[in-house]
Amino acid sequence: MKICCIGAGYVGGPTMAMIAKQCPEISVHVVDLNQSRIDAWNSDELPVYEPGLYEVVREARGRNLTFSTNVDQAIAEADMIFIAVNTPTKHFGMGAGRAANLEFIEKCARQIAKVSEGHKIVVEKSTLPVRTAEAVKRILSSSSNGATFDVLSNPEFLAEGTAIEDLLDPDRVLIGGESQAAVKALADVYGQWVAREKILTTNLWSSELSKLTANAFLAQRVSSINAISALCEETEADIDEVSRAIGTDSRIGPKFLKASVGFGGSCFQKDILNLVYLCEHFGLREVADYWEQVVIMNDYQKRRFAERICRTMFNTVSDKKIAIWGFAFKKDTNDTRESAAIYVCRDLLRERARLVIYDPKVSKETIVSELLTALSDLSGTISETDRELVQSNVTVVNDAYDAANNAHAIAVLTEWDEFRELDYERIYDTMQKPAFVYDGRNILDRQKLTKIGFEIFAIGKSN
Ligand SMILES: NC(=O)c1ccc[n+]([C@@H]2O[C@H](COP(=O)([O-])OP(=O)(O)OC[C@H]3O[C@@H](n4cnc5c(N)ncnc54)[C@H](O)[C@@H]3O)[C@@H](O)[C@H]2O)c1
Ligand SMILES: O=c1ccn([C@@H]2O[C@H](COP(=O)(O)OP(=O)(O)O[C@H]3O[C@H](CO)[C@@H](O)[C@H](O)[C@H]3O)[C@@H](O)[C@H]2O)c(=O)[nH]1
Repeated sequence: MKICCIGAGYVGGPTMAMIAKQCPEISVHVVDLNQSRIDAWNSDELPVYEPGLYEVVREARGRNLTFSTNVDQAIAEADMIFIAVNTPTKHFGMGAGRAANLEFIEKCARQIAKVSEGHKIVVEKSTLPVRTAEAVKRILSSSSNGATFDVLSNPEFLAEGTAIEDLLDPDRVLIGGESQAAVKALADVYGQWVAREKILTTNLWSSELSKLTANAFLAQRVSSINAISALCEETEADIDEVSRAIGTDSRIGPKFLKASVGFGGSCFQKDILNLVYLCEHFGLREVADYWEQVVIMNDYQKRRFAERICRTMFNTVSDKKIAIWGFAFKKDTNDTRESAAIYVCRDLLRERARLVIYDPKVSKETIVSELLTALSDLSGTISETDRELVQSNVTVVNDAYDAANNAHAIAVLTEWDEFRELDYERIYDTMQKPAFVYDGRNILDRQKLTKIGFEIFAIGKSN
C-alpha cells in the first residue's frame, strides 16, 4: 500500500513518521509546498521539536518514509491520501476572527481531483468544521480523469510535547466514513499497533464534530480552573489544593486542571471559535455564547497576569527589566502559536517594560516575529513606534541566568523542567531588590523562594 500525506507540519510529519515506523510494508510519502520545511525533515534538524520524534524519523526515513515537494507525483501514486494542512482562523471577509479558513483544504481536494486516476481513499486529518466532507466529496466528484473516491474523517488527537507517546498509545483512533471497505482499510493501518477496541468508527459528521467538541471540552476545563484561580487570589484558597480536591472525584478526574497563565497553542482557540461560528451559522445563539465564554475567560487570564505584574511592582514597569522564562505555549515543544507568553509580553511592552526573553527551544526570529504580529493592527500593519519598541525593549538570550541578571522581576510563562532546578540563591543575588517572581505555571517552590528573599506571586495563590 502507498500512502501520501499533504502537509508536513506538526501533525503530518509526526503522524506519518509513526505510521511508517509501525508499518514497514507501507510506503509513506509526505509532501508540502514549503521547500525549507521539507529540507528540514530530510536533515538532522527537524522542523518540529518533539521528544522521541527524531529517533522515529531516523528509523523510517529512506526505508519507507519520504519527504518531498512532489505533490502531484505523491498523489498520483497513492492508494490513500491524508490531508493534514493547516486550517487557521480566517482573518478576512465573512466569518473573520471565527470561521476556519478552508482555502488550503479546498486546494488539496482540487489537486487530488486533477491528478488522480482509478480509486483512492481521501482522509481528512486536519481539524475541520462539521460537514466539510460534503464539500470535499463535491470537489472530488469533478475529477477530470474519472477517478473515484471514498472520503474518511480521521481527526488527530495528539498533543504537542507528547506527540510520540500519544501516537504510539492513543486513547482512541476515530474514523468516520460511509464506505465500510475504506473504513476497514484505514483501521487496518492503525490496527498494526493500536488495539482494535480503541479504534472507534462513526459516521462522517460525528467524527468531524467530535474533534471540535473534544478540544472545546479540554479548553473549558482549563478556563474553568483559571476562573476559580482568580477567586483563590482574593480569598486565600489555594488553586492547587482546590484542583486536587475536585480532581479526586472520579466523575471530574484529575487531568487538565492545572491553573496557568492561560492556554495557548494553535488548536484550542481556533477550534472553539470555529465551533462558535458554526453555532451562529445554525442560529444557535445561546450555544455559541456558551462556548465563546471559554475564550473570553482565557483572554482575561492572560491580561490579568500582566496587570498583576504591573500592579504589584508599584504600578509601573516602565523601564524595568523583566526576565521572561519560556515563550513556547507549553513545555517540550518549539511551537509558539497563540502562546500566552506573546500576549503577556505584548501587554508588558505597552507598559514600556524592558523584556529579556529566554526559551530553550524557540529562536529569536520566532519571538520577534510573534511580538511584531501581536502589536500590529487587524490589517497586519505595525506602527513605527511599536516596531521601535520591540527593537529597543526586547532582548533574547540563551540562558535563564542571563535573563534574570539585574532584572527587577522574573515571569515564568512556560513550564520547562529546567526552571525547577536552577540555583535560586545565585539568581537572587544578581537581581534588583525587591526581587519579584511571577510564576505563571505554578512550578516553583514558593516556600524556598520566599525564604531566599523573593517576593513570589503565583496563579491562584494570594499574597
Ligand atoms: N498541531 C497540533 O498539535 C494538531 C493536533 C491535532 C490536529 N491538528 C490539526 O491538524 C491540521 C494541521 O495542523 P499543523 O499544526 O500540522 O499545521 P502546520 O501549519 O504545522 O502544517 C501544515 C502544513 O501544510 C502545508 N500546506 C498547506 N497547504 C498545502 C498544499 N496545498 N499543499 C501542500 N502543503 C500544504 C503548509 O505548508 C504547512 O507546512 C490543522 O487542521 C490542525 O488544527 C493539529
Ligand atoms: O491543565 C492544563 C492543561 C493544559 N493547559 C494549557 O493548555 C494548552 C494546550 O495544551 P495541550 O492540550 O496539552 O496541548 P495541544 O498540543 O494544544 O493539544 C490540544 O490540541 C490538539 C490539537 O487539536 C489536540 O489534538 C489535543 O488532543 C489537545 O490536547 C497549553 O498552553 C497548556 O499549557 C493548561 O493551562 N492547564
